[in-house]
Amino acid sequence: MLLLKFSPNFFSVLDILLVAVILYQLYNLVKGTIAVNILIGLGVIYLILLGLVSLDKDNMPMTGKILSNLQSVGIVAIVVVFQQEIRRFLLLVGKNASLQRNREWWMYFFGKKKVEKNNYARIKPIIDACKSMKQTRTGALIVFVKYYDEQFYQNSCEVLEAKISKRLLESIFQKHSPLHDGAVVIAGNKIKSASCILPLTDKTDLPAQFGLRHRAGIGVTESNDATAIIVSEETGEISYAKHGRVKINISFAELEKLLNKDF
Ligand SMILES: Nc1ncnc2c1ncn2[C@@H]1O[C@H](COP(=O)(O)OP(=O)(O)OP(=O)(O)O)[C@@H](O)[C@H]1O
Repeated sequence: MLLLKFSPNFFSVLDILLVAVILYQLYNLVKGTIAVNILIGLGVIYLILLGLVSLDKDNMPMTGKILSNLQSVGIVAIVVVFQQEIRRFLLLVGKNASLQRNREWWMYFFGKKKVEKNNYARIKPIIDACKSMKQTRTGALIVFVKYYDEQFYQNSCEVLEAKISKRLLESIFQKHSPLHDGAVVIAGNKIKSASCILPLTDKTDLPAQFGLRHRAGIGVTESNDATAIIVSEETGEISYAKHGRVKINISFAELEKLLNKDF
């Protein structure tokens, strides 16, 4: 019946497309996380209550009351339970609408040549340090942020504000260094801080060998506009995390490409 009445026009198609994009992005955000189970749980409870109430509206006043109360506090509860996912979603929207991104579009449309970022000098010490730490099986976690949120990082970190150098990175992550536990955070041309405790991802579909270092590396890219290099102490493998996804065992050529793009 509903389909018969439906007469598509530009706005209805746009409406459907927007809903599809939003649902797809939400699905991407919660995919593989514990949030999926919470969502399913909420959905099941809601459907059961809805079913009971619609079966016998008059004789089940208590269930009806629970359902109406659930609806009124539902939004607040959802915001509290899914605050990490909402934060990630807003970050994603903000990032896509950011000035930098728009500037690139303007440059593209107006035919200005995009100046090729030559980051190599900046990236080289980091890649060299990773090469050396891979060889010596030194565990490391290096996080790159576009915006250094002092409150977020400084609570748990040791502030450094130091020039990026291979030897400094190696010294920080050396097993006997007092700063080796935790992550190094880099923003712009500076190593901002070391020994940072980061939020862990709650993803349930990660490889079994991933422990806290990998979980922290992925976690920080979920809740912040950040990317992370993880050097495994066990295997020496280099992994790269971005938007809560991780590429495992990447080559140094690939690492250079990724850093050149993201850093
Ligand atoms: N919340 C955290 N934030 C930043 N670093 C952390 C955090 N939790 C643990 N780490 C780091 O991870 C190290 C422990 O790594 P663990 O062996 O559990 O990780 P892993 O993912 O298995 O990596 P590896 O392959 O290097 O063993 C700690 O010594 C510490 O340096």
